[in-house]
Amino acid sequence: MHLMEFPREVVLGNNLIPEVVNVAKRLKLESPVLVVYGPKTKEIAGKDVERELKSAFDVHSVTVGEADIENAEKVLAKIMDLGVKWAIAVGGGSIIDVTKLASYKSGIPFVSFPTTASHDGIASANASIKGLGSKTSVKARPPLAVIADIDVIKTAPRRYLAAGVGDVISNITAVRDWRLAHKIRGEYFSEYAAALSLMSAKMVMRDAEIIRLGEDEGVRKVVKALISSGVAMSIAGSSRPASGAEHLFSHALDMLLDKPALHGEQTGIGTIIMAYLHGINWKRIKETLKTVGAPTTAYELGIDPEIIVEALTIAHTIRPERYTILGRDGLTREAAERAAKITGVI
Ligand SMILES: NC(=O)C1=CN([C@@H]2O[C@H](COP(=O)(O)OP(=O)(O)OC[C@H]3O[C@@H](n4cnc5c(N)ncnc54)[C@H](OP(=O)(O)O)[C@@H]3O)[C@@H](O)[C@H]2O)C=CC1
Ligand SMILES: O=C(CO)COP(=O)(O)O
Ligand SMILES: [Zn+2]
Repeated sequence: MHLMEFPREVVLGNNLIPEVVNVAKRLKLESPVLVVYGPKTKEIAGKDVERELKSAFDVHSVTVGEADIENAEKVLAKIMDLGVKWAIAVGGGSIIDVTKLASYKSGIPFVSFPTTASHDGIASANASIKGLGSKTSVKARPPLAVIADIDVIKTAPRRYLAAGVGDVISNITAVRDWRLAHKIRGEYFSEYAAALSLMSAKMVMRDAEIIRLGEDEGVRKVVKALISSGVAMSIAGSSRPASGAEHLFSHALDMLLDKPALHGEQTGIGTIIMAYLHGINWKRIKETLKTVGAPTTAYELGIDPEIIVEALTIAHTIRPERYTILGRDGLTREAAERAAKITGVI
């Protein structure tokens, strides 16, 4: 059986904090609700969402950090101890993933209230959670509703929007890798999920000049692409259409560094290199990233070129079951260095 689940409501617009109660009422959600945020997103929108909800619900809140098992357990404990009926995640990808996993484990619905357009986990059914060592993609359920407030998302520094483009553009190499795994290993492949995923990437490439302005229109375009990409993952039943070798490279950087760059910034650079390895037009990908102001070099990423090369050589070990252009054996040091140099990343 292949079960596909999607959000029931996606609300995109301006000044949506006052709309949260209406969405919850339409969905027949009951008290008490748990508001989950991070230390920064609490100030950015979390406290306002909490205040708004208090007019109609009993409200609890919890502050969490990175997307790891400990934080998911912390939220889960709150849900169970307080008899919480639904949760709302106000934050970036980490807060949304932690809430997604905890609400799935406790069997309650959750609402996604993104504060950035930096990742395509906004509407997806899977959560990327750090366990021992590297990140794993855990099956969960998609949000019951997504409330994407452009005014809140626009408070994020410009690099977050550019990172969103980096996360969506990676669908190009992710789908190539998926096709390869289908041909070589007989892995399940969904034409529909692949087509939707690629369409999201192509749209942001086409609209790069609008996105670079960072105005409402561009933010809306990125948010829609991120949501479509998340829906593609739900159709596929895994993150396959949006996560290939470029993501393995990003996960490798996360493992090697105490302070990595943004997820989408790293996957964007990974896409340039993996597109080169696939023999496709990596220059166009690089140009798009440059246009929107995303980093395209190790220097701009703030990461030592040595670490870039090391991440490229270990990327294939991160999720060995996910076959990609890196093959079973991965890149040699020389091949990694060559690919990074030819593409101008180092
Ligand atoms: N499940 C899925 O399908 C997917 C999951 N991901 C995951 O998402 C994560 C990346 O998400 P990303 O959003 O890039 O990073 P994070 O959620 O880790 O957020 C990075 C930082 O940005 C802060 N922040 C959030 N919103 C704003 C804002 N409006 N203004 C200023 N700062 C803000 C956060 O604050 P605070 O400290 O308060 O949280 C945090 O300090 C990764 O863990 C990645 O694996 C990515 C793609 C798909
Ligand atoms: O980041 C993702 C898609 O953009 C999720 O992918 P992962 O399965 O690699 O965590
Ligand atoms: Zn991603």
